[in-house]
Amino acid sequence: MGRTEFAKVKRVVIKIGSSLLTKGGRGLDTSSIASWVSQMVGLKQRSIDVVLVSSGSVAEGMSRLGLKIRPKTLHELQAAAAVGQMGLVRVFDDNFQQHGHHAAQVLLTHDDLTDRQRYLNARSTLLTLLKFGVVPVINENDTVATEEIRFGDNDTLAALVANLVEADLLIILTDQKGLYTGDPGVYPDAELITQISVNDSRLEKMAGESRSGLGRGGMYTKVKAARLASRSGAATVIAPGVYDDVITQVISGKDIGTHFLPDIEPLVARKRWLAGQLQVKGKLVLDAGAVKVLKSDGKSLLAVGVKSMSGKFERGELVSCIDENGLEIARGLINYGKADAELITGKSSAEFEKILGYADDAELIHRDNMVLM
Ligand SMILES: Nc1ncnc2c1ncn2[C@@H]1O[C@H](COP(=O)(O)OP(=O)(O)O)[C@@H](O)[C@H]1O
Ligand SMILES: N[C@@H](CCC(=O)OP(=O)(O)O)C(=O)O
Repeated sequence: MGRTEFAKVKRVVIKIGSSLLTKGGRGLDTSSIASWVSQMVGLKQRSIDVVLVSSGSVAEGMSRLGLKIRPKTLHELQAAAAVGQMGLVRVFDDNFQQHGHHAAQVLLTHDDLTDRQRYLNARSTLLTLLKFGVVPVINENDTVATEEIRFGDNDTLAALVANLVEADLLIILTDQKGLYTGDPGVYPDAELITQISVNDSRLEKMAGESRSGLGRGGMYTKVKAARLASRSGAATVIAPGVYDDVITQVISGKDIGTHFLPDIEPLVARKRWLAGQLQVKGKLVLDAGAVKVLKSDGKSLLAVGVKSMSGKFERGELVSCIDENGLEIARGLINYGKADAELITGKSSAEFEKILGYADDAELIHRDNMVLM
């Protein structure tokens, strides 16, 4: 989707980062929030569905509690988030109410999107809110998320939400003009990229981490988010949140920020859910032949093409398939638990019964349960 096509956007996910929302950590920037909300209301008046992913609970909690630096321990972070989230929802609710619109607080954990049933539930609820004309205001449920199951950064969460609701466009508002060829705070000569394909291999080198002490991901997670969003066909724009009418300008196709072209075939719904999973339980190293049939022929993975494996996984859990150089080729739900999978590694399906005493599935990972990375 080129910028000129943004006029046709029907559903947009807008993510606002912590440093923007909290004026670099000095409390909520109420005048900017009022402006963003009125722009979002403008989109709704044009029948565009709007989902907001708002960070800032920890930063606002820090400001309310008088904490000068971001807490290090998980419990302190969680406590700060609980305090700050109150302020966040209040200010968004007040602003939407002033325009006669409703907002709804939705707090998600990674588990909610990993479990297929809960994923489908979250999707139905969000779609119902949109049907009611409500703007969901989403954040990670920081107070209950443990370290292992955190999204950690809201860029990833926003991309998964864009997948979940099948948005056409993800707008990530941040404290920079967009993605530069390098972190402009470190490389003053870095140049702003206005348009780039999510598949461009230079992206890894350009995008650095956050240095603000308020936000989490920096540009690295924003680029990853653009890639993830593209899996459901969404374009992404990383745009400067401080610009006047930034949201309205992006939607009207103005050349601001960095526009990521999706450039890949959108995945079907189930595969999108698979691609969005963040926790893999094991790794399978494939031989060159298996890599080829997976990549070019879209076939299922057979045990005969697996050289070795690591991790701990049960039947039905998510594993990553890598080539002999460690490059991830695919992810999928494996048909055998680790103990049995190891026994049949490198063997043909005809031998499974003799080795295991049973033979469930001929494939180690069926192609319907696998997504290429
Ligand atoms: N290539 C880059 N272009 C622009 N900013 C970059 C780049 N690499 C790293 N950054 C850093 O990413 C920061 C934005 O990310 P972050 O602090 O997580 O913001 P947010 O709170 O909006 O998510 C910038 O302020 C900058 O320091
Ligand atoms: N859930 C956390 C998100 C932190 C986060 O991702 O921040 P950012 O990098 O500014 O989007 C919060 O609200 O503080």
